[in-house]
Amino acid sequence: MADIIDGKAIAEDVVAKVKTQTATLAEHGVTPGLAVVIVGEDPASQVYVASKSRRAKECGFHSVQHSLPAETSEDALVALVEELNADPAIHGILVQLPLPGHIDEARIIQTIDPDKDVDGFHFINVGRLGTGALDSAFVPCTPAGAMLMLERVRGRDLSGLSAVVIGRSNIVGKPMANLLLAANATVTVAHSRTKDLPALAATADILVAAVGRPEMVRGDWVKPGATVIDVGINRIPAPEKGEGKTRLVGDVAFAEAKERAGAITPVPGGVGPMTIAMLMANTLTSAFRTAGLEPPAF
Ligand SMILES: NC(=O)C1=CN([C@@H]2O[C@H](COP(=O)(O)OP(=O)(O)OC[C@H]3O[C@@H](n4cnc5c(N)ncnc54)[C@H](OP(=O)(O)O)[C@@H]3O)[C@@H](O)[C@H]2O)C=CC1
Ligand SMILES: Nc1nc(=O)c2c([nH]1)NC[C@@H]1CN(c3ccc(C(=O)N[C@@H](CCC(=O)O)C(=O)O)cc3)C=[N+]21
Repeated sequence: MADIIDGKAIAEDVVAKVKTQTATLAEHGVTPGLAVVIVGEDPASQVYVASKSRRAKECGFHSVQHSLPAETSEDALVALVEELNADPAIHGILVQLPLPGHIDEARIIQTIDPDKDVDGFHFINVGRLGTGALDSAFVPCTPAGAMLMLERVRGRDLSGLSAVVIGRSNIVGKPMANLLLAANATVTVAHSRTKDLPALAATADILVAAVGRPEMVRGDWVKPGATVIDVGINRIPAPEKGEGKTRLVGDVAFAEAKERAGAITPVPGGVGPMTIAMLMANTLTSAFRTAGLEPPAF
């Protein structure tokens, strides 16, 4: 039976460190500032954004939230981002994705000052990560959090281990693959065109699922003893809880996979809370850099 990697507990450790370091920064007269921008009324996005703002306040940050109507024009959103770029009280800018269809996401992301891009989605930060310039990059929060969870089980050096990442998005799959490679794992990236995925997955010492398909990864896809990182967040109907009720599941069939894995992350309480904790860590890092101070390692 697998060890369960407790994302909530590790996230609390990260946040505790952020709080301590925020106090250190205060001695230099600096308060980390995070701006979260949300366009439209998607209920799931509202929940995530609210918990980001709550965490930021808990860390002692200056926290501002801009909630804009779904009809907001692309130019108006660009103007807001430029205003936040110029605001010295703001060290981190997060524009919640996805954006409404009439707004070009790429244009918005490339408008964010790379030095305030705490999501790590700007070309500059993607390039830094891709070339191994990890000291200056902002690393996307979800894969960064997943790596900290992996570290608890496998350490920082993954030499000799094979990793399979299912999913190749710019937000999760690709940066995850780059981080695993930087940690010396031998990495394969799978996606919707991959042939015989179950057999490929079963070769992995480290299996990362970032697909968005509820419980797609079955128990017999898991190599005995493997470390399984489930990034998926899927809300599915739960009639057993009552009519119209839902529950969250990952991309991995947890009950089956935990019988074979050596260690596994749960959903909820796994990668999700780590994502928010790493957003705080990245914002703190940005404030340290702006102040000309060496940021702490996480
Ligand atoms: N825990 C957290 O903090 C976060 C969780 N998530 C969750 O992670 C999951 C992935 O998110 P994201 O990367 O944004 O999703 P995307 O939809 O952008 O990417 C999904 C990837 O999965 C691949 N895929 C789809 N179907 C299959 C299949 N049948 N077999 C193999 N690969 C497949 C796609 O392949 P192709 O490229 O060929 O289309 C694509 O590369 C979602 O559940 C999302 O909610 C996301 C962000 C943060
Ligand atoms: N610019 C941008 N950056 C993001 O990082 C970003 C984004 N857009 N858009 C959406 C995705 C998704 N995401 C999550 C964050 C926390 C949880 C989380 O805390 N989940 C809890 C459960 C929350 C619940 O109950 O719904 C858990 O897994 O335990 C989940 C998902 C960040 N994303």
